[in-house]
Order: sequence, then structure tokens, then C-alpha cells
Amino acid sequence: MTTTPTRASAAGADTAPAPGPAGPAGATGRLPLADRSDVRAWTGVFLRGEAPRLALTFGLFAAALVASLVGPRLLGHLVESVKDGTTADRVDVLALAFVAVLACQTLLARAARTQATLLGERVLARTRENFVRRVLALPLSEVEAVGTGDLLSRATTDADRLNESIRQAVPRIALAAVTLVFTFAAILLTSPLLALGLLAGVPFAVLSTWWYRPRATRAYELLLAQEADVLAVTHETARGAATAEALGLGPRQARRHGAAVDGVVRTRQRTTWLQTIWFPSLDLATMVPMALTLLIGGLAYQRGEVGLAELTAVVLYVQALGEPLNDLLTWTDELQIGNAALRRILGVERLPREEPRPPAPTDGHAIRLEGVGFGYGAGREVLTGIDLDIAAGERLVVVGASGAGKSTLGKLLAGVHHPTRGTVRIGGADITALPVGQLRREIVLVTQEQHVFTGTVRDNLLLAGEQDRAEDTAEDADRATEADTPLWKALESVLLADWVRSLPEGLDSEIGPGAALVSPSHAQQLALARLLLSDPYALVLDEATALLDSTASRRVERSLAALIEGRTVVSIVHRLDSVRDADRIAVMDGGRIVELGSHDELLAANGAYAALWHAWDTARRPGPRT
Ligand SMILES: Nc1ncnc2c1ncn2[C@@H]1O[C@H](COP(=O)(O)OP(=O)(O)OP(=O)(O)O)[C@@H](O)[C@H]1O
Repeated sequence: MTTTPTRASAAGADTAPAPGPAGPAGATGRLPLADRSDVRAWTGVFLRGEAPRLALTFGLFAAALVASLVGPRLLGHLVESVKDGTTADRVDVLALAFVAVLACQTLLARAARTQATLLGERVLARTRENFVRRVLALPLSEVEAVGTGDLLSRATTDADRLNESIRQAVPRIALAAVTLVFTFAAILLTSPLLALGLLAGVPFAVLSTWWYRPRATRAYELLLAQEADVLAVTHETARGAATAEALGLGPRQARRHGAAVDGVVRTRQRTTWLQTIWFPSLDLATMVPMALTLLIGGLAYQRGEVGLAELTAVVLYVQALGEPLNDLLTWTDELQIGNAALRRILGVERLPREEPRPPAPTDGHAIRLEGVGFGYGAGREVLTGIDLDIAAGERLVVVGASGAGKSTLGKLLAGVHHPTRGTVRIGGADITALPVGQLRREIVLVTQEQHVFTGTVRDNLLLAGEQDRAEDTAEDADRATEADTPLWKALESVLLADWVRSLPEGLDSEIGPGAALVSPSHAQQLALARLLLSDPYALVLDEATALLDSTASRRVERSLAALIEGRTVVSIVHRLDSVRDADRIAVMDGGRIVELGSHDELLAANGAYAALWHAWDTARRPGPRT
């Protein structure tokens, strides 16, 4: 079962969630997008941080470019020399020079591409690290509100697109732009008259791009968001496959997936349609001036205004314009996608941060809820007017019909959500003022969900930043054995020691996704052992064994017995098997606590609890068969 501190521990910061159950993500169901100023700021940091590498990359590209421009001039001279009559030696020299320039150009272009790739990978790695660090610092309620699909797609597909942009689009566009400028300058130097014709393309290019850009930006932003929706449905379906199958939700999930995919297809059709207007306009913007230049060149040559060498060079230059223009066209579009991806990746920066908080003084470990109310997002209150005192060491069971608000109460007790009204206090301190580290030493929520992290059994037990200690001690066998003692004790307590011993490398065996599979009950026992090691004062157990079959459930319940010893325990239950052992029972209905007392007191009161108990008691007894 998942223990909520895991994310906070991974963040490694002693921080607490920002107040409020749902921020911007909660209100919209999607993470926000960064705006242009954020992208500009990011670009500024990128340019400053990578200035030397950028200069080297562009320097290499420029050198390759100059080499590529020398080639046509040499060929021009060659053609003119042959026409005017020359020696074979001169032809050889010119041909050799041409080959040498070509080789230089190839080597320089190769070095430039390598630099661009390294640059892209560096920037991407840093952006990804920042993204993950930022996500880990998000209040858990934000992550819950937005779901994992949007986060996943930003960290994977969007990051890949940004990578593609930095690695390919940025250098190619820069190279194409510089090539165009240099080539134009070369034409201008060769023959200003012939250069004039090329300007005819400028109005076509400017007008069509001015029309296309804002439309394409919106379409690409929508496309990435819709792709995130597809990922979210796919992820949800895969994660809840067992529930979907049990409840026959397959067709419903298929419909949702189909609708999400339809959205993507529609937007792709729109982007393709936009391209079918823009691309031909740009083609026109390149073909018309090229044709014009050649026409002017032909006429000027006939009238003796330009020589054959100039005309040959200009014809080659004009031809050489085709590739950079094509690159500019294709990669500018790719850059738009990269820009949309970057806005999504940087969007997490707009969410509230978990600010570091100083430790709050507490007096004991009693829990007190005063006038607590809570609603998800802007919706109705699902908890209202809750007043509750839980003494340190008390066992409280929470029962009630489905939707009564039991799990929500559990999340408020553990500080996963903060009340929208009233206060939750632990040891007299407002829970919202406690840093996460301190909060998790006080109280932890244990749910039905479990997660085994990829790594060794030891890593899984020592989550919470204690791996370093384990790595240090691994060098010294005696100290390692000593350090392992509490781990084995915890594993013994949750009845998992035999299982770990049976693994090929004991505590050092790799488990989790991609390694040895762990059964749900073992995963839950592992999480309980982890909890034993982190040793919180209070536990909220939310249906901890509800999803297990009865044998596994009995095994985990026996493991739980070791964990709850000596702690404050709030158990949220559907089955009433063990409610009699509780000190008190809270009955919830419609978001309120309607009854509170011991089993005997509540039976004597003959109210809601008595009705629940009798119904459950009758159902579990074997009745007369008819
Ligand atoms: N993440 C959420 N967003 C919006 N509403 C929610 C969310 N989680 C629960 N609710 C709503 O809050 C109310 C209380 O739900 P809660 O899960 O706390 O009840 P419960 O008593 O634990 O039910 P169950 O026994 O079925 O788990 C329900 O109306 C539920 O639909």
C-alpha cells in the first residue's frame, strides 16, 4: 500500500503542501501553460548558460557554410577558364581546390551537428531534471487533481518534442537562416543586379507566415493537450484494468479512448490543412524569385551586363537556396511544436510551490478536528462541521455508507488535503503549518494502493532518503550486517522475512516494474515494513486490505498488527470484523459524524451504528438454506 510520504521523501525537502485542496490544476483538470514571458525567460537562461557551446556550434556551422559558398565560385572560375581556354594544370588546381573545400565543408558540418546534438541533450537533461524536481515539489492535492496523464505526457512526449526542436530544429533553422543571408550576400557581391530578383519572394513569405503562425500555435497547443488526454485515458485504463474488467467498464473506457483519439485526429487534420495553405505559399515565395533571377541573369548575360563566371555562380547559388529554404519551412513548423511543448513543460512552474517551513512546536500527539469542512475544487462540501478529538494511542474506527466521506476524512487527518473550513491539529499545532518531514513523523495514510519502486528490496525499505546510509555501509560487511538488523526486524514483524530470504540476493534483490514481480500482498507488507522503519506516531488505515483475497488479506492483517502496536490508529473500514476491538467508532453519513462511541455504547443507543451492525452480523451468519 502506498504511504503518502513517499513523494515528499523523494523530493528530499522538508516542505509542506500549500493550502487549499485544488489550485489551478484542480480548477481546470489540466496543468497550466507557461506564457510567452516564461518562454522568453527560459530562452534567456538557456542562451546565457550555454553561450560558449552555442558560439562554438554556430561558429562551426558558419565555417561549414563559408566553405560551401566557396565551391560555386571555384566552379564558376573553372567554367570560365575552360571557355576562355586554359592549361590542364590550372584545371587540375581548381578541381583539387574544389575537392579540398568540399572535404572541409563536410568535416565542419559534421562537427557542427555533433555539437548541436550535445547541446540539445544537455539542455533537455537539465529541463527534464527541473521538471521532475518541480513536480516532486507539487502539493499532493495538485497531483491528485490533475491526474497523471498530463504530467506523464509533459515529462515524456513533450520533452521528446522539445529535444527534437533543440537538437534539430534550432541548429537547422539557424543554419538555414545564416545560409540564406550568406548566399544572398554572395549573390549581391557577385552581381547586385541579379540579387534584386530574389526580393520578389519577401512579400509572399511574410504575409503567409503572418497568417499561419498564430493559427498553427493554437492548433499545436491543442494537439499536445489532446495527446495528453489520450495518454491519460490509456494510463487510467491500464492502471484500473482489474476494476474495469470486474465492473464491465471496457466499452466505456474504449469509448472515452475513442473520443480522445478523435480529438487528436481532428486537430491533426486542422494542422495539415493549415500546412496545405502555408507550404505552397512559401513554395511560391521561393520559386517566383528564383525564376525571376534566372530570367534577369539570362537577359543580362545576353546584353553583356554580367559575365559567364558570375552567371554560373549565381545559378549555383540560386539552386543552393532550395535546401535551406526547405529546411527553414519544415523546421520552423517543428519549432512551433517544440515551443508548444516547452510551454507545457514550463507550465508546472505556475503551480503553487511547497514552501519550506520551520518545524512547528507540538505538545503531545493528540489529534483535534474543529469545525472541519472540505469540498473538492469548487464543488459542494463533502465534509461538514466535523469536531473530533483523538487521544494519543487511541484506536478509532470510521464506518459509514459508500460516499459518506470516510476516505476524505482520512486524507484530511493525514494532511494530504487541507480543510476548506476549520482546523486539523496534531499536538496542538495546525497541520497546515507542519513541514512534511515533521508531519510524516506524526501521521501517515496507508491506502489500498501500493507501489513497489524499481530497485532493491533494501532501497524499497529505505525510501525516505536513507539509501545513502545503506550505500556507505555496504562497503563494510560488518557494519552492513549491523545496518541491516532493523530491516530484517521490520521484515520479520510484517511476516515478509522468509520471502526476502527466498529471493536470489536477499535484501539486494531487484524488484518492482521491470524486475522481479511482487504480489499485491507482498507489496503491501513491504510498504508496512517501510512504515515500521519510518516509525510515525499515528496511522490512518484506509481499507488497507480491501483489495486482497481472503488469505492474503489475513496475512497482511497479521502484519498490520505489528505495525499498529503502540500507535494512534484511525481505521476506515467496510467490514465490521474487528470494530469491537476499537476504543471508539465514528459513524459517518453525508459528510458528518453522526455517532461516536464504543461498540457497546453505540449498540445501546440503537441508532445508525446498531442498524449497520445488525445488518452485517445477520449477513455473515450462515442462514437457513431453502
Ligand atoms: N477526488 C475527488 N474529487 C471530487 N469528488 C470526490 C473525490 N473523492 C471523493 N469525492 C466525493 O466526495 C464524497 C466522499 O467520498 P469519499 O471517498 O470520502 O467517501 P467514502 O465514504 O470513503 O466512500 P467509499 O467507502 O466508497 O470509499 C463522494 O461524494 C465522492 O464522490
